[in-house]
Amino acid sequence: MGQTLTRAAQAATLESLRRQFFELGRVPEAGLPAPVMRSWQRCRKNGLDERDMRRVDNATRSEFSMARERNGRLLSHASGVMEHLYEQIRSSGSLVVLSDAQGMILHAIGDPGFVDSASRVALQPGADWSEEHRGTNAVGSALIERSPVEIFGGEHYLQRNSILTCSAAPIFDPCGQMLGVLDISGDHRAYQPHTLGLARVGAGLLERRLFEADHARHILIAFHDRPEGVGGLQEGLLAVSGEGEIMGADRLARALLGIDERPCTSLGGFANLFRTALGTMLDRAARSPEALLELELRNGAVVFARARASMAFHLSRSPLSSPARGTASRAATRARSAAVAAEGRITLEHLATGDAALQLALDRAGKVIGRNIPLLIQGESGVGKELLAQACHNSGPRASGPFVALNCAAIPENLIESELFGYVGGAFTGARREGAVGRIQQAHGGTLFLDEIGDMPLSMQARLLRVLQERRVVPIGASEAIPVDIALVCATHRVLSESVKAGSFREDLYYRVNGLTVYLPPLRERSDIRCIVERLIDEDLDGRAPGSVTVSEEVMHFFERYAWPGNIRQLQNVLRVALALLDDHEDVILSRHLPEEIFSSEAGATEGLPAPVRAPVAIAAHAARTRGRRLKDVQEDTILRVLAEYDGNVSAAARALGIARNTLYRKLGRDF
Ligand SMILES: Nc1ncnc2c1ncn2[C@@H]1O[C@H](COP(=O)(O)OP(=O)(O)OP(=O)(O)O)[C@@H](O)[C@H]1O
Repeated sequence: MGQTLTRAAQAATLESLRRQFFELGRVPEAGLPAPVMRSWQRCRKNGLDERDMRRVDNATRSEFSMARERNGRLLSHASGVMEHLYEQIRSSGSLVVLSDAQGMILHAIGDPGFVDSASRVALQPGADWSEEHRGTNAVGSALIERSPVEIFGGEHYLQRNSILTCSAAPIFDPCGQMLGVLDISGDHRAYQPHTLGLARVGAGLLERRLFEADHARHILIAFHDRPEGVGGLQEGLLAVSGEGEIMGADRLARALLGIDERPCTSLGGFANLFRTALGTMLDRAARSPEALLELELRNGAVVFARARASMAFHLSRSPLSSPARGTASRAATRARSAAVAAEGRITLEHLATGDAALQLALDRAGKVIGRNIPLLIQGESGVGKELLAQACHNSGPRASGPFVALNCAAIPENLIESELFGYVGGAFTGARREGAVGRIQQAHGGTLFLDEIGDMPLSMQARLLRVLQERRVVPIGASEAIPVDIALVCATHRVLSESVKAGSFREDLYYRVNGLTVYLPPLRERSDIRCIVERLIDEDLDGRAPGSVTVSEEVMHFFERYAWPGNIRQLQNVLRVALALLDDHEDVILSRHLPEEIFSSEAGATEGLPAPVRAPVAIAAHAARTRGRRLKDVQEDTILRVLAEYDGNVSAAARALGIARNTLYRKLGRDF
């Protein structure tokens, strides 16, 4: 209020200050904020006439669309922030404006009443609000001053702009490079003292969003030198790779750590800045995700930190890069588990463990969430189809609604109908008196997951099709249809298009359930087995600290080559057995902790698998026993053993070894 009065009083004195400056050529000693004074002097030096009424041409259509294209990333993150700011000032006769680093307005949203007056002074997309063209104004001056600026009424250099009050804050990248300006402009008579603060908060939010987007695949550590600063707008953000490299530090982090933002130097490893080891910090974060952790800097000072759960440590270890090894990457895996623990629900980010084919499936699935497009997940049994369905549900707008799963292959044919559609009391012999709500209805407002949809009886398919078309369900024995709002995710290990050809699956239903198909790769084809193993161990530790149990390199090597016919479910069981067999003092899983069957040819379960994936089964299981021997001997030994396993069947042995039958004959005849 006091500020408002000061501004109102200032409006009157501004007239006399302008007279001094523009008519008498004198620089007022007091009464004008320093940035305004500096700007007036710059404008005069540039020969700008304060009474200039000439039109400044807006950018042409193609110049404007090129500028928007150049600033696409800024624009895409800014629109949400601008909407948010606009919500705060709605009906105050104001406009929220985004300009690029040269002062061209890229986007503006505002109250229709003011948009009109604003366009009269060309405060509109495509207009250039650099100081050079429009004199003192918040956008142009913030660009030059490199700090938030408020320009009120007659402080605008050009008289015609004195109807405005504008508050602008620059947007920087972490290295201090100017990206643009966020500005809130309105009629000067409706001046609000908090507007500059809002613009400043908006610019800070936008910088943070850009940083988070750049580092969505890194571990984010939020910190501050005071405990209460963590979680607030002044916290600093560090992005750390799975290998412990600092990949980025936002402006606030650089300020807190006393690092000059320009020139933007690489920050090196986590250990360069902190005495506390990254692994130690992430271990603690995994144990208590909500707790504030103390991090000791190299200079002995302490900051308070939290590993950011929402980012879920989306490690994108390219399959071409070496598989993640070492403590830091392991720490990252643990940190991701901490993230899940904090959120309590599995999301798409949590499932990303670095395999390219899996990532493709996750990315594609992520794109249709919330868009009313049915998702069909294909993959062998145990690859995680249901988990993916749950992750999609948890990652979308229906997350607070129910997730209801039904395995169509697991229920007797005559019960599927009542399970799916429900029934009214007394609808059939044996029905409960009070009736039952079917799964479709239970999923109202959420997601219905139909597992093994390919095994649904044909008669049921017709009814399901009707529900999906009409979005209504009629319970057995009922006369009224009940509207249902569900997202549909289906899964199958079958190739449904083949089932359509074979006549066991309705073509029309196929197109209904198959809005988008994603394919989950079998475990043997995944490049991220190491990461999954670490995850599964940590999930099943039963009292031991995360990261305290590891797998020997030998066992890991075997895991990476084994065919895994039961996929992740089988790996999970193998690790559970191994953990159970570990003595209290043991913390490394060795081959002797693995269940016997995994080494036997049957448990290799190679039947039906293509030859190349079967080959490693025999060889890897054998590897432990062949170390240190001559290659020729090892080869001979392996071939003979595999032949014995297949009862002398050369074709089967060749398939298991992953070599052609002729090659095996040749080896049998010549090399031995
Ligand atoms: N990425 C993962 N991380 C940890 N556990 C996983 C992962 N994916 C799958 N699992 C576990 O593996 C097991 C099998 O997963 P899920 O039931 O989702 O597979 P599915 O493909 O639906 O199997 P089925 O076709 O046999 O129904 C579950 O216990 C699940 O928790």
